[in-house]
Amino acid sequence: MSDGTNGLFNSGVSDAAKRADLRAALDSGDLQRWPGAFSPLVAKIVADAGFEGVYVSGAALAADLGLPDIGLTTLTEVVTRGGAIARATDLPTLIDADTGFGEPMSAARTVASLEDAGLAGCHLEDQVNPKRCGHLDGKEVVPVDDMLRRIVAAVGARRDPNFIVCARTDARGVEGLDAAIDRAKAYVDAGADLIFTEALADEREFETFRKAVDAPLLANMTEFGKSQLLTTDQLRNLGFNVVIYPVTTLRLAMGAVESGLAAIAADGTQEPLLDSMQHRARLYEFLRYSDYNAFDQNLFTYTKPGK
Ligand SMILES: C[C@](O)(C(=O)O)[C@H](CC(=O)O)C(=O)O
Ligand SMILES: [Mg+2]
Repeated sequence: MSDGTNGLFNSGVSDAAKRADLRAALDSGDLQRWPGAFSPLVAKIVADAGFEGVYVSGAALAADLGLPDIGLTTLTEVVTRGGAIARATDLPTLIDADTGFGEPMSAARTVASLEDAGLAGCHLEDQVNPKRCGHLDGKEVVPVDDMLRRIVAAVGARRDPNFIVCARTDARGVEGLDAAIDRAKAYVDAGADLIFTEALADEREFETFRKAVDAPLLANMTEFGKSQLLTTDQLRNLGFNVVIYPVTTLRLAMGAVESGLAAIAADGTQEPLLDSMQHRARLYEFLRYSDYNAFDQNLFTYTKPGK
């Protein structure tokens, strides 16, 4: 955590610098690990734990509002929450923009809005509207040309060339692996900076995809889905550029909330749970409470120069 008042209210690193960092990281060939942050506070914990970036999951954002991940959230909700999460750390943040919130022109507006909100990039998927979680059956994809228009519109709308437009293909579960690879190649030709390989089955499929597509690739290590959970070592060896753990922090936290509340309801006290809770002191460290106090103190004791 940084000292002083720099970055106290928002990140001390400019949006442009974060995006330049992200572009360089994708070019580096090193695996970038981006856990999903369902709140600005979680993003601060992600940064403190030493990860390279933050991911904002559409599924987690919807779940946090008490909604399923079926395209109900609005651009305004996603931009507002995504911006608050992006501002909470010095790391680049990539956000899930689903199908772009409408036709290609809306996808363009989505990119412009996310860029203004301080995001370093977003992903757009080739599903039809209304979309589904990529790990459920029954999803559908749009024709390739429709997705190409989405990508071209998105790429054309960014003003910072380092804003990452990531194209996600959901075709593996609908049309098969070869079709997903063909789509990925076409999306790269249309200007996508990064390809999100959704719902590949196992290590062999990740390897086949890697060998076929000459562009940075993202692996989605979401739990209880269709993909084998690969380790960071496996993904590094395969040559993947990014791994996301999109809903992991939400699942961890909600598991603890559910069992903790059940214990309090049964036992009438939270005393045995104290050791598993984030301590008040640790929370205040993440929030930089003492830096706010110092700032306040300095303001209070401020006197006009020369007095
Ligand atoms: C990555 C994803 O798009 C998300 O919204 O986080 C989801 C994750 C999930 O539902 O587990 C997806 O893979 O569709
Ligand atoms: Mg999603």
